[in-house]
Amino acid sequence: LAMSRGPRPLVLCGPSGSGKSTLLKRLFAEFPNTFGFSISHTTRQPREGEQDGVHYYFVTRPDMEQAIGNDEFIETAEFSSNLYGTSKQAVREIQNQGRVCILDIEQKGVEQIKKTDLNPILIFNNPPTVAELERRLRLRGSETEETLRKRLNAAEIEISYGLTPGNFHKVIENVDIDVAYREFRDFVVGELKKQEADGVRIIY
Ligand SMILES: Nc1ncnc2c1ncn2[C@@H]1O[C@H](COP(=O)(O)OP(=O)(O)OP(=O)(O)O)[C@@H](O)[C@H]1O
Repeated sequence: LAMSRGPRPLVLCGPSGSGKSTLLKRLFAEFPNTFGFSISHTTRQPREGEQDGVHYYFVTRPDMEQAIGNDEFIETAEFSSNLYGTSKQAVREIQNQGRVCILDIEQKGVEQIKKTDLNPILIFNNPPTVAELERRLRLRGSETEETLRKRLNAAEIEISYGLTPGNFHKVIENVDIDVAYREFRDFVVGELKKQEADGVRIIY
């Protein structure tokens, strides 16, 4: 039931360099209370100062594998022999606070979350061209030639998935950042208003 569930999670998907973090940074600046990130699980050891249930849920590999087997995760990934993942329960924790859980996930995660009962709002952030993505990523200075190639190759597939009708509720044409933010923000606010009209309480 929507009333007992809290606000719908918000999925923002788009190729690396399309400007997802930039849009989210602006959204958090404008609405510091309304949105939240779920806490991820990991099998890696906590670093100095990291607290369980704050920075991550720190779990053992057997426990995490069992939970994955029980279909408790939306997405998982392995980096340097540690498992990481976003659980459905972690998303529900944010909803229970009356906040909109933001999920910055890739195509595989989008396909997975669609199979759950989380009922997310799905937004695709579409860059003008792959050449422009390349320009942005080079300017950002975050990539080696190899990671740049990987990201640009993946982008072609991600864009065709993103633009396939029915896959997303909204496509943001991310050309000019100010125009893109306005479109993104207005769509999100409109969706939140609809839910509030249905009795969902959202924190501002
Ligand atoms: N509309 C835009 N026009 C020009 N540059 C942009 C635009 N949006 C973002 N940028 C710049 O492009 C770079 C990539 O943006 P950003 O880091 O937000 O992308 P991202 O989708 O979050 O990427 P990743 O998935 O790799 O984290 C940044 O340097 C950012 O300042």
